[in-house]
Amino acid sequence: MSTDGASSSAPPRKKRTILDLQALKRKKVPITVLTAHDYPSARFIEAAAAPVPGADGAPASLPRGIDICLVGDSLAMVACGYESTNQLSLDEMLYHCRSVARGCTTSLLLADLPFGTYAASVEDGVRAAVRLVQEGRMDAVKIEGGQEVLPLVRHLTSAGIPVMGHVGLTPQRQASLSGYRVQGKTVESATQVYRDALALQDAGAFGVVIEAVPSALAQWITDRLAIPTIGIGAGMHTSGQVLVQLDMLGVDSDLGASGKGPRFLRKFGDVGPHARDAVRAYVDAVRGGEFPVEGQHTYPMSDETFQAFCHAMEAKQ
Ligand SMILES: Nc1nc(=O)c2c([nH]1)NC[C@@H]1CN(c3ccc(C(=O)N[C@@H](CCC(=O)O)C(=O)O)cc3)CN21
Ligand SMILES: CC(C)C(=O)C(=O)O
Ligand SMILES: [Mg+2]
Repeated sequence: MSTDGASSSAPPRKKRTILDLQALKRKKVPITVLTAHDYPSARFIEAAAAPVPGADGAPASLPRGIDICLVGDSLAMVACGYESTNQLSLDEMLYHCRSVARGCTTSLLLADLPFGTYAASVEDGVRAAVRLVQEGRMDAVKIEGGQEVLPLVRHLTSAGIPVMGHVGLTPQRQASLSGYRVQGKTVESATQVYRDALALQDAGAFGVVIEAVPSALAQWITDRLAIPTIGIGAGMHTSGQVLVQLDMLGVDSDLGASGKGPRFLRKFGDVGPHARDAVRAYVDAVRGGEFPVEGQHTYPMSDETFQAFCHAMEAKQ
């Protein structure tokens, strides 16, 4: 088995750069962002960068697959079962980052700075970001917030750590925002979202996630920013889109009893029901004596060797 994350014959694929993202925005080619939280989910992303046999796929001039692989702090909820993203520690985040980095080599690797790692001081934020790069093997970090995170964004960008902003619905502030609520619905709130995005650009951010705002606002902001905007629940006129991988696979990990999730979610797969069916089928097969099957799932031993083994055991008794 190859361990380099690609099949042994294929040449290594070129890693996506910030320059590539800027070119995509300029050409109005939507930027694709998807989360990963472990090795298999990273490998699913890496697989999307491979040419599709038999299909001509994307034009050769365009990079294939997922442009940015986000190790989002939503993994706290979807992969760890925490109540909110705010319970995730930096050490836990680092563990997930390292697993993702082993599986995904073509996409730009981006990680959320976890809640509480940058609130007390700029120094704390810089230290946390450096750990995500050095120990977590990330290329860039994402930071939720506006005005209040600008000093940190300036520090990191001048230190050579690329920063993606995150405005609109910022889940780390869900308590202050009284829940996961759409932002930018009033003149004041819309103005705030725009000012935050613009200020992040001025502070050096290479892009900004805009979450759960009316699409007209997201488009208005996208048209006025030079850097790419990545929307989630922000309509089709942002420079790109992001979803949580387990959501779009249809795993329903933290979506509650209804399993429906936020309005902006589209399920591109039905993995949850398939996985649950498979577990039940396994139970039935074991209980019903249908698994494992002799000769198919078993290792052979010659009769001669087995007889010799039995004699050896008898001799010892
Ligand atoms: N599985 C998962 N997917 C996510 O996208 C996600 C998480 N978890 N956890 C962290 C945050 C929380 N997010 C959320 C969670 C809920 C809504 C939601 O229910 N929104 C309502 C709008 C409520 C309103 O303002 O009226 C909706 O109906 O879409 C939105 C974003 C996005 N992030
Ligand atoms: C949904 C994206 C933008 C995110 O921040 C996360 O997955 O944590
Ligand atoms: Mg996040």
